[in-house]
Amino acid sequence: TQISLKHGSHRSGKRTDATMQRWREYGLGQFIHWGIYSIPGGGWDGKTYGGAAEWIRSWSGKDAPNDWRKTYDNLYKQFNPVDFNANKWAEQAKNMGAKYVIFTTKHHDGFCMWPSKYTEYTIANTPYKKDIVKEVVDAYNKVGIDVYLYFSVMDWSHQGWRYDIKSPEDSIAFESFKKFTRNQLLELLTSYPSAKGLWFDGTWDKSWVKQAEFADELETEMRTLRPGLIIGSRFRADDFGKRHVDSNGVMMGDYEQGWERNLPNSIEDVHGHDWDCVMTIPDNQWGYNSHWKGYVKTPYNLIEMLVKSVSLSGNFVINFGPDGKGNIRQEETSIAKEIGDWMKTNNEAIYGCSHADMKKQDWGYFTQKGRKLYLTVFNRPINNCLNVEISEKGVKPTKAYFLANKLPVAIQDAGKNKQNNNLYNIVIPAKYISDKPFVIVLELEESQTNEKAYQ
Ligand SMILES: C[C@@H]1N[C@@H](c2cn(-c3ccccc3)nn2)[C@H](O)[C@@H]1O
Repeated sequence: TQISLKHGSHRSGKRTDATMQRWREYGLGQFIHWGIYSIPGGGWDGKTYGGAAEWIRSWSGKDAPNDWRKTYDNLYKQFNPVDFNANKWAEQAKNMGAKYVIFTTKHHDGFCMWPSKYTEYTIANTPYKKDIVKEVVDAYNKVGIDVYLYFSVMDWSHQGWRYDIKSPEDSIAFESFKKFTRNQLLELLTSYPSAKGLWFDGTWDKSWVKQAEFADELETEMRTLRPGLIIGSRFRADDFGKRHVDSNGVMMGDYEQGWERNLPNSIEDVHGHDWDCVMTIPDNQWGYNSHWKGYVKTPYNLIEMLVKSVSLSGNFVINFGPDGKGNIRQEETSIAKEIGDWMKTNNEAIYGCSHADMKKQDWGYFTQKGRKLYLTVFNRPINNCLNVEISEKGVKPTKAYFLANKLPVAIQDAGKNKQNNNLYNIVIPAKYISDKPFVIVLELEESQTNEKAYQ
């Protein structure tokens, strides 16, 4: 039975408008975490902070430098990224094949990368002075990449921020915080009208979770101000504090935002929702960290996650963390280049593609667009046969070829299995050598024969 909700989800099922369809077809995105946390880059005075670099303001205890909080809160006075060139970033993202970018306008520390009228803690009061959000929006739009604005509701710099509302004082303080938050969001939408959506973060604390009505009305106000605006499942909680999906299990917002540094494993995990996965290159660093500890993902780790995401009807967003001077680090630059080279050859298997109702095979992933199946091979079988099992009656493959050079590939009929599904081997020529994942296109036709005739 349905629970009656005033502030639950206001729509079930996928959005069907053209703006959301464009979002659905992106495939690959870029996240950029850039702020004054990029200046310390994960350490200070020769000491290193153990957490995520963009959380370094919360560094405390004996490991933290003396007066760390005061030092951090004054860092903006030295923020002068002389090497910053938004056009260079946009060019690199274009070459990587990103179709959208999510940019941190304000992270949890509350520092605003745009000259907000509602606080002094902004880029306007740094030696740099200029509106970085505008520079990024203009540069990325100029190369045809859509811009989404990351905004952290949690704001450690604001006097009115509370983790929970436990007293009348908390309520009064939080009311001022809510007004401030609404003002900043309307300011962002008004100042950067080409932004296609907002990527909310910092919305898990009880204080915000208790604001079901306020957040619901604010979301409606933003959508009215900017028709088509895309807002994910993280922005608000329902009447009973449920987040991402409401108390009736219906997703809040336009797409699932829960896939942070994590991927669904099957189409069932996706629950028919639009979704994107946001992924760090090192284990768990979003802002610039001068020394990445632990494993750093290779371009092909990331390409496999990208293809897996699209094979499960999602988008994959790779995070970049420029340093305090505005440089994108060498490791990220070479990853962007390698991914871009792969995308130049294989992006037809990504853009506008989605899940194919095919049995998952060990050799890699299916993506589909219309009657074309794209088989991206990560694990080439020793026998060079890509198993394909088609359960959809009356459908058969008629053509197979390498996406890269259109050279034909043989299709062997491998009979039927016990489930009466049709089996095929797509045979990779033994002489074909590739040290990189490759794509085979399989064209499907409704077969003339009527399957029923054989039953
Ligand atoms: C998109 C990413 N979300 C931010 C984050 C993640 N978390 C977090 C907090 C507690 C548990 C797990 C994750 N807190 N903030 C990260 O700082 C980055 O901005």
